[in-house]
Amino acid sequence: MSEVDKLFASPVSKVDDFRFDDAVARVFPDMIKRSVPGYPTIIESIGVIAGQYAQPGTLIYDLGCSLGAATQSMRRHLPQNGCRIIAVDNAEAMSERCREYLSAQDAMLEEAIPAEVVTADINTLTLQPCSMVVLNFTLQFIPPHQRLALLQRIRKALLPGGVLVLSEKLNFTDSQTQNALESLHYAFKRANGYSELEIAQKRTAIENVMRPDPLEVHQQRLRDAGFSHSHLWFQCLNFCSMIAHT
Ligand SMILES: C[S@@+](CC[C@H](N)C(=O)[O-])C[C@H]1O[C@@H](n2cnc3c(N)ncnc32)[C@H](O)[C@@H]1O
Ligand SMILES: O=C(O)C(=O)C[C@]1(C(=O)O)C=C[C@@H](O)C=C1
Repeated sequence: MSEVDKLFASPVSKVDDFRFDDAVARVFPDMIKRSVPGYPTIIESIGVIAGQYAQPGTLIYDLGCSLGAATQSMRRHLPQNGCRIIAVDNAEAMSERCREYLSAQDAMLEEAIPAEVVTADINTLTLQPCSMVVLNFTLQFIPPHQRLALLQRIRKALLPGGVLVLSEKLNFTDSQTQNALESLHYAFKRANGYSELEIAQKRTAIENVMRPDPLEVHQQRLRDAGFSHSHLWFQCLNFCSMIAHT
């Protein structure tokens, strides 16, 4: 169903800001796998984490679900235990395709837990009580001044024992670390077949819309939002994933 990402392969006089539109939705599985080191491991592990932390009979949110890769992983790993997933994305190009992917999965899994796709802005959506929330490379696209309020609303919706899985690209305050990991990330993209032009144009496209934070900023913000404890469970180059506990 997914095409090869050639979106930045031809030179353009002015690179537009990155948007989750139809062109991106069409190539997204290929794009994210070739751009985010460790993405397949993170996706598979989110299913394992759900197996450990999703409480029977409760709701799970996948916020900024794109095509629902994390939702699909949780459905592969969770038994029929009364859990239900709500996958949310405000980009219609994504949420529409996500519904198609999940219907295809319905046909393949005999006893998949129910999953519903909602087209909505996660900054304004009312969150119901839930035992697990996934923000897999979504918070970095939320304007920085709205991030704490979103995490506070997630924290309030989580039941006792609930967890947030937060995956993000990282910035580093130490310039040596920043330069070393950024340059390895570009080497990762090159190894996955992206040209220097594609890497440069994508970099320009995302610089105004995707603003990564340092790990310490995430950890402090999670504390400020009321999470009692958070820890890294995965890092590959400048990409990581954390679990935050209620
Ligand atoms: C990098 S993608 C997430 C990848 C996806 N979670 C996965 O695991 O494959 C970021 C997604 O967040 C969505 N997004 C960004 N801001 C949003 C908002 N305010 N409300 C809902 N979705 C949002 C985008 O439309 C995009 O699909
Ligand atoms: O940092 C980059 O260069 C990326 O391409 C990363 C990233 C992401 O982390 O979401 C950016 C946009 C696309 O959604 C896929 C990957």
